[in-house]
Amino acid sequence: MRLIAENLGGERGGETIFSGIGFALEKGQALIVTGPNGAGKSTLLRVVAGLLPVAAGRLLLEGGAEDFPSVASACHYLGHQNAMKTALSVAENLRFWRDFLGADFLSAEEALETVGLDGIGHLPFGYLSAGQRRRAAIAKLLVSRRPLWLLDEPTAGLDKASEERFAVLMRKHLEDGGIVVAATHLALGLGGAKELRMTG
Ligand SMILES: Nc1ncnc2c1ncn2[C@@H]1O[C@H](COP(=O)(O)OP(=O)(O)OP(=O)(O)O)[C@@H](O)[C@H]1O
Repeated sequence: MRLIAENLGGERGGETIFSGIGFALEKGQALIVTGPNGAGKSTLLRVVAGLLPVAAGRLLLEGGAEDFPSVASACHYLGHQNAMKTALSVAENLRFWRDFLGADFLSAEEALETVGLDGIGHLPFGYLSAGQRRRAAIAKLLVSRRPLWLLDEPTAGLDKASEERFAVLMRKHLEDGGIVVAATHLALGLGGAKELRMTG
């Protein structure tokens, strides 16, 4: 599997935010997207995730057509928002995502254990601390098997131990043939990752 962006452009509210972006990622490779506030990192991830249209150029996924007819169907998108309902329990949220995304992987309980949140699956999501919410959102990556992880500031608000645990999860995903595209201001502990610097 290969994710390719050719001369990609993205817009917000009719304004060009970036243009001429190109990269090619093989399975097992990570791309770290860096750049100042407003450079367009989140916009790029949202374009790759299919949440915003491709304004110019093209985006393609080679070698996964039977399982994934589009780039969007191959990806997990972890945005700034955690995409969880505050009134539902943590486990109910994860079960919703597991049903919605398909391609079952870990159970909600196993995913919570993996991010160190075992024992709190019954709590409403809204009761969790900011870092716990982020960890529950990370658990979402584990309930459904999707090869392309698009991560927007994934470690914002995480403590050191959680950051390290997440680095292990990302490395495992890459070893298993996954691809990671992460926008971040912080080091993610992914040696050998490619870097794309956006300047706005
Ligand atoms: N809905 C919108 N309509 C118009 N402009 C927008 C919209 N959303 C974002 N923008 C603009 O798009 C530009 C890129 O924003 P984006 O969130 O992609 O930057 P970023 O590199 O992720 O920044 P940060 O490091 O602060 O997260 C900014 O100038 C922002 O004001």
